[in-house]
Amino acid sequence: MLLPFQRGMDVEMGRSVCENTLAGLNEDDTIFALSSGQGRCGVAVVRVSGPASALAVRSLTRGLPAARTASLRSITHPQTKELLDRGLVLWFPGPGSFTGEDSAEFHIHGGPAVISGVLQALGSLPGLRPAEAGEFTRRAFYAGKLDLTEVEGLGDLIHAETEAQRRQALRQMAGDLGRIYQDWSVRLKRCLAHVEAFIDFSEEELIEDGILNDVDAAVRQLQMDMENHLLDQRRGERLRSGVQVVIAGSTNAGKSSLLNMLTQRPAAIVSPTAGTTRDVVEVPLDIGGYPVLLSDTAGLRDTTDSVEQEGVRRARQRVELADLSLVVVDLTQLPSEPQQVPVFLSGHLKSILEHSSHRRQCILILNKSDLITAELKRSIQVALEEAGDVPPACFLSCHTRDGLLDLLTMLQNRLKTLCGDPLIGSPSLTQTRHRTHLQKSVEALYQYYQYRDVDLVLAAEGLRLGLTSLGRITGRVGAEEILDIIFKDFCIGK
Ligand SMILES: Nc1nc2c(ncn2[C@@H]2O[C@H](COP(=O)(O)OP(=O)(O)OP(=O)(O)O)[C@@H](O)[C@H]2O)c(=O)[nH]1
Ligand SMILES: [K+]
Ligand SMILES: [Mg+2]
Repeated sequence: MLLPFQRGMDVEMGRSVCENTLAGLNEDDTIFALSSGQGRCGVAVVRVSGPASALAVRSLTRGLPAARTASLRSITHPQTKELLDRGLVLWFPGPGSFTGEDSAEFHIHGGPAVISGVLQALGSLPGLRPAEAGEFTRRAFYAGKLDLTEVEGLGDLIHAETEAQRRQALRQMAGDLGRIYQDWSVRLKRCLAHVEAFIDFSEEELIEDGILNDVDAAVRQLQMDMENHLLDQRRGERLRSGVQVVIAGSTNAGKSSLLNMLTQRPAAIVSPTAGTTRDVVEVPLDIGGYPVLLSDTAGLRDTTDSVEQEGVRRARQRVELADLSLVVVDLTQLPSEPQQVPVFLSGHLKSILEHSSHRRQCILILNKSDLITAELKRSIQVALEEAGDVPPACFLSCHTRDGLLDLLTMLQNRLKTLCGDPLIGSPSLTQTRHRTHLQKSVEALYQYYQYRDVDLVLAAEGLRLGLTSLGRITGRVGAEEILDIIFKDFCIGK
């Protein structure tokens, strides 16, 4: 695991180097950092990037190895000449490197003393300083090696915790998402050029009248493509940040028992006392490759206990915000006549999901199936199938685990719908940032229609604004303000 930036680290690197770092980021500096994880490990990778990289390799290993070839070398301290380690050294001359600059890597033994010895040796060289978090990637961005969506993809890949997240991040890092926005920019630029040409030359009749009709059609098509892309029900964003799944229901239905069964540990207190859970208990889970934030909530009931009231308020709030609700019902509390069960459940669900905007996104869990006869279970099942308007339901026993596999399959299918398959179809936007700029761009294009017949200069301005918003997504426009936000999530050495 890669750890976030720790201030204490640069104390080890020598005082002059520290002062250099605090003075601000100097683009001309040569930077170095431990790029592999912290802590004892077999092999550690120290990366160097910047104009003094060749000097660094020569000073520590006496000689530059062949480009992009791993060479086994003795690594010595440039001043004391003490042998620090023997390891692989790689030399990546710019511009064909990750950062676009001259760079190098030292693959050394992962002991803390070896690592700090090599870092100190590098810090003792003129023009070298420890890298800030994300600084290698920042340089790659400045060198035009990655656009912002690719940088974000790389950041997401480092933080990916499930398979589906990894797939989505890899795709974004490879530029799939950036290419869509780039393609739209090119199309929009063409429209703008045509409108400007029309403004400049139409009076001299050097340009055909039909050209504006072509622009109309192109802008309309662009707007449609953008709006479709926005209408993705937040699939990509959800996959990136985790699907919010809430367990809700009446007291003692077995909500906390369900949480514990799914997380395979006693995360929440289970007891026969109604109203046991008050706080929201949240556990991150990987279900079939999809990231889930599962929360157990207080049982919903009218109560005079002010602490429990607060618990109920928080539970309702969670239900409102959730992408998916697992509504747990105690089978022994259902009407004894199976025919009445569907109507009872419909009313029950309405009272639980009353404010939820995702009313369709619900799975009904009929719990404590171990307490009813197989015959009654069958009758309830038939009644539910006949009723039709009750959401998908599944019988479960948290005591015998009967029905768990069915529930997991149901859950997995639902998650697939909510997140989409990151490898199929066109890539989804993954951040609110993308959504905001895209919406602005779509709105700006309406300005084109608004002024098209009144004032072409203002209409062209709409296209220009749309183009600017698009450019902000990939970082071709106004990257500065967003860079710090993106790179704060990066780690040292990346
Ligand atoms: N027989 C049986 N008992 C169950 C089952 N699931 C839960 N229980 C019992 O039901 C009681 C309540 O379970 P909890 O998991 O605490 O229920 P809850 O919905 O979290 O309750 P509150 O937090 O109070 O709202 C406990 O005594 C559990 O052991 C089940 O599948 N079968
Ligand atoms: K309970
Ligand atoms: Mg509970």
